[in-house]
Amino acid sequence: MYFLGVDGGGTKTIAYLLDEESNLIFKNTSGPTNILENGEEVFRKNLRELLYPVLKNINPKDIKSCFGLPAVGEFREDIKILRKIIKEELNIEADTIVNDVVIGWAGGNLARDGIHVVAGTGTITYGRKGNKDIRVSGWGSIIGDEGSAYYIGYRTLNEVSRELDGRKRRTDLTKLIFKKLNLRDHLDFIEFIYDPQKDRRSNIASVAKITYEIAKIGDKKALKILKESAKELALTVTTANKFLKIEKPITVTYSGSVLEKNEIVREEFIKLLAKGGYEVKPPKLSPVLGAVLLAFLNYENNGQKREDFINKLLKIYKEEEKQ
Ligand SMILES: Nc1ncnc2c1ncn2[C@@H]1O[C@H](COP(=O)(O)OP(=O)(O)OP(=O)(O)O)[C@@H](O)[C@H]1O
Repeated sequence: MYFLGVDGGGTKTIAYLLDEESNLIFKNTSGPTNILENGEEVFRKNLRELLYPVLKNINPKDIKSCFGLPAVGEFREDIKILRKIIKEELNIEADTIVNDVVIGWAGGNLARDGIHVVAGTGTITYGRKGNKDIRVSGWGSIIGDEGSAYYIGYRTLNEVSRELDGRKRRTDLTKLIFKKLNLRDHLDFIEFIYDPQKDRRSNIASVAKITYEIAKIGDKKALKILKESAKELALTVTTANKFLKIEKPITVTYSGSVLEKNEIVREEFIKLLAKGGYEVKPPKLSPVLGAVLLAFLNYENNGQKREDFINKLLKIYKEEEKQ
């Protein structure tokens, strides 16, 4: 038996294939697979590029798979439609199809009860206790994604716009943002925001890195935005647990640059949650290995084999972290 894990995303898609002895025998990366954002043709093409070369040599019946894909849970008949496309393009039955936050959760704490927060360009939170599960936030940049890089970038640029037209007193924030973005005046500022050549969501989210740099040198407004981002992310966790009622200590894991690379947001997030008995920990496995784990658990969910398989996955992850 082979175990296939797929981690779909808005910018790239990763696949790992393991054999029954848990040897990693294939890994590959292709373009984005958000069927809602990228469309069906792109989705089909990137799936083919990702897996066709390896799957054509394996009997489809010997594969247990888990696909963690964006947009799952966000349109009607999602699983049915995605399963049909996977079958048409790859000639395999997709055993498990879940939103990509679920494989992040599975990797986070080895598919045990707990809550996982993804905070990158966008954000979404997922938690599970036994058979009960819940998603919080992740409504997209137009009306939500509070706490994400997009939110931090938006809040920063909004503050600058208020300083520019005089609704707020000018501070160093405007000066620093102008310097970092190489802007001369308000026309350059507008051009940066509405540039038709760029993807607006990621363009605005890219400012979050600058907000972080400015906060590190002590800018109060930038610091406030980051702390509010942490508060929004913490709220998704406590909201999830109002429903799940996981007993303390409640394990919370995370992925995405806003929590991985920004210690101001991360430390505030940890501090806010510690009061409620939440233990925030880095993930034990990457999301794609979380997908492989779910593919395996769907096939074999107890006994020594499970423990051995998990230990092998932990070893693969450790080795990859070193590289
Ligand atoms: N130190 C930082 N502080 C705040 N934001 C950051 C930091 N480093 C990177 N970012 C932001 O994180 C975003 C990228 O997030 P990530 O690396 O998790 O990838 P992603 O896959 O695009 O996100 P998503 O999972 O939402 O699709 C970029 O918008 C970037 O500006």
